[in-house]
Amino acid sequence: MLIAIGSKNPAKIAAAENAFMDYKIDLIPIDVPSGVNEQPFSDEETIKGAVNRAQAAAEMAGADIGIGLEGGVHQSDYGLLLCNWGALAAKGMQPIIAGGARILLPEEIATSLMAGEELGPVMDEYSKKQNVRKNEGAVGIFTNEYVNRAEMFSHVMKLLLGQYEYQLKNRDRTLG
Ligand SMILES: O=P(O)(O)OP(=O)(O)OP(=O)(O)OC[C@H]1O[C@@H](n2cnc3c(O)ncnc32)[C@H](O)[C@@H]1O
Repeated sequence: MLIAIGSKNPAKIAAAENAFMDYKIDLIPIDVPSGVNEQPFSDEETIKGAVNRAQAAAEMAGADIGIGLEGGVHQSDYGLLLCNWGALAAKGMQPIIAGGARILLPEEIATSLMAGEELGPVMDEYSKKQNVRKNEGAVGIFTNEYVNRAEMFSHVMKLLLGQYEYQLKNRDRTLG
């Protein structure tokens, strides 16, 4: 089975590889536009980015399944939440979506984002590290690495793959 993932980010690729461990697959990482702002600012925008990436990757690679994983932030009454969404696009199915664990971002990070900066560079500056987004991620930094970005996306991938398998098995099922 040919699977295309719409990103070359190693944390995202590792999560997809991990989820499809028991499958015989060829996984092609491919850079595609997310079709949303570089820094998505709501669940809706982040979901849209994930779905766009999944569909574009499947189409460009002529794959059976396209995967899109997208990071963003979402405003809440308590402050700015880190949010991550995934989408799986397969022929003849509506896009399947799943969300990842979320945490509140510290106020100084939120302030930088509200001023128009992007989380990737802000995290590198804050942690004095390089490419946090490709490694432990903001979730890794702020949870003392109990949960890193690849692990968080692995959970999203399991939610996607599980729903995909369920829908395949129950294709002919009707209510009543
Ligand atoms: O290479 P791609 O797949 O584009 O991966 P990305 O990390 O750059 O892009 P995302 O679309 O997942 O995230 C949107 C923005 O938010 C940043 N971001 C999201 N989650 C992050 C995290 O956990 N740690 C650091 N930056 C993050 C990211 O760097 C982007 O600037």
